[in-house]
Amino acid sequence: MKLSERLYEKAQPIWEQSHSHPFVQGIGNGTLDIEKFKFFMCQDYLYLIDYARLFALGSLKAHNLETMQTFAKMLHVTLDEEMSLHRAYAKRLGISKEELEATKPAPTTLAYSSYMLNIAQRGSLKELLAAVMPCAWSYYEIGKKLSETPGAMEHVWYGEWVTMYQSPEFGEVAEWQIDLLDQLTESSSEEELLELEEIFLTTSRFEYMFWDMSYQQAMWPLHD
Ligand SMILES: Cc1ncc(CN)c(N)n1
Repeated sequence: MKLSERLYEKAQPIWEQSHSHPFVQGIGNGTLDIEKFKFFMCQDYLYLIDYARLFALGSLKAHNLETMQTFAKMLHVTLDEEMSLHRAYAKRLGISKEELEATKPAPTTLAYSSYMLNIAQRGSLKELLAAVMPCAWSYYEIGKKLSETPGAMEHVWYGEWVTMYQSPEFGEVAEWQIDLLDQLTESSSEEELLELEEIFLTTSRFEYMFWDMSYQQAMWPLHD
C-alpha cells in the first residue's frame, strides 16, 4: 500500500468533519454569513504567507533540479495566483491592502503556521511534504464536492472560491505532492511511516480547526 493511500484512509474521520462543517457547507449552499468569510479571508491570507515559505524550504531541501523547480513554481502560484484571489475578494469586501496585510493572527492561525514551519525547518523533505499535503489535497476535495451543488460555482460571493479550488490545475499540485511523498517513502521503515502519519493527521486536524475558528471568528480570549 502506498503511503498516500494509508494517509487518506486514516485522515477520513477528520476530513469528513471538515466537509460537513457549517462553514464549508455554507460556502457550498451560499448561506455562509459574509462576516465569517471576511474573517476567514484575512486569516487565510496570513496563513498563505507562511504556507508559501514552506515551498521555498521545499526547494532548498529538494534532491534534484526538477523537484526544486516545481517547489519554486508552487511558491509563485501561491503568492501570485492563490493570494490574488484573496486580494480580489478583499477589494470587493471593502478591505484595503494595508488592512489585509496588517491582520493579526488568531491563535489557531498562529499555531497551525508555526507547527508547519517548525516541521519544515527542522525535518526532512518527507516531513515537510507530510505537513503540507493536507492543505492542497483537502481543499481540492472540498472544492470538487462543493462544485457538485447546483449554482455553487456561480454564487455571487462564494462562486470564485469554489471555482478555484475545484480546478484541475489546483488538483495537479496535490497530485504532484502525493506522488513525490509516495516515491520518497517506498523503502521507509514502519517507524518512519508512523511519524509521517502523525504529522499528516496533525495538519489535517489544524485544517478542521481553521474552518471552525473562522466560523466562530475566534480571536484571543484576552484583549489589551
Ligand atoms: C488553511 C488553508 N489550508 C489550505 C489552503 C489551500 N492552499 C488554504 N488556502 N488555507
